[in-house]
Amino acid sequence: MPILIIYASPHGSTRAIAERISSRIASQIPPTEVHALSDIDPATLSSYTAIVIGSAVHKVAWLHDATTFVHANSTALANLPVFAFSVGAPAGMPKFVRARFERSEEKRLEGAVEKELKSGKATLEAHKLFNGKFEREDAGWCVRTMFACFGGRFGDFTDWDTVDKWADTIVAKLNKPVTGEGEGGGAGN
Ligand SMILES: Cc1cc2nc3c(=O)[nH]c(=O)nc-3n(C[C@H](O)[C@H](O)[C@H](O)COP(=O)(O)O)c2cc1C
Repeated sequence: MPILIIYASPHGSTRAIAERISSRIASQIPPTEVHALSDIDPATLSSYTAIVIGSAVHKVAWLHDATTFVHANSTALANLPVFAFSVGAPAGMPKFVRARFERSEEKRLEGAVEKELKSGKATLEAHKLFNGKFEREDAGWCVRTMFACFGGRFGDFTDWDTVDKWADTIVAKLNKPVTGEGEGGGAGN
């Protein structure tokens, strides 16, 4: 049975990371499927061996659709290993607050996902906050102004190495051997 990777991604960065995770896992323990969260029929969740769910971060929270999906399907998710990732842009914050902001944002996002899962007795295997793309034109006037006031930078902060490494920890957690070095390492984008 496949491993399911699903994402909520208004501007494409979370989708690209989901696709990379899917390719990386598939190169070691195929098969995987990657879909937009809105394309998934919750009735099919029992046909997967594990699920990896990712959401873009807006205002230090998952998108409403992603949070609702986890809450609504928390009972079905209790039967699967659940991995979650968030895609924000803490790397765009000024250096003096960056590390602290990233740590607290990651903790808050993880706690919020765990809370939704708990309602159906599901648990979280692991969560990771990644940096993605944050382009000026993707932010509304209010977010743009607030971010600029904090001294924030826009740009593409995606670190594919970190994404690959996290995908490898999923493979390890699913208790399958990781294939030899070099094999499958360039999977994905
Ligand atoms: C309205 C808005 C609010 C955002 N708020 C946050 C935030 O609170 N924390 C953060 O780390 N990134 C924040 N971001 C940056 C996005 O999470 C980042 O650009 C992410 O890569 C977007 O993913 P996507 O391309 O899949 O939509 C925000 C972006 C937008 C457009």
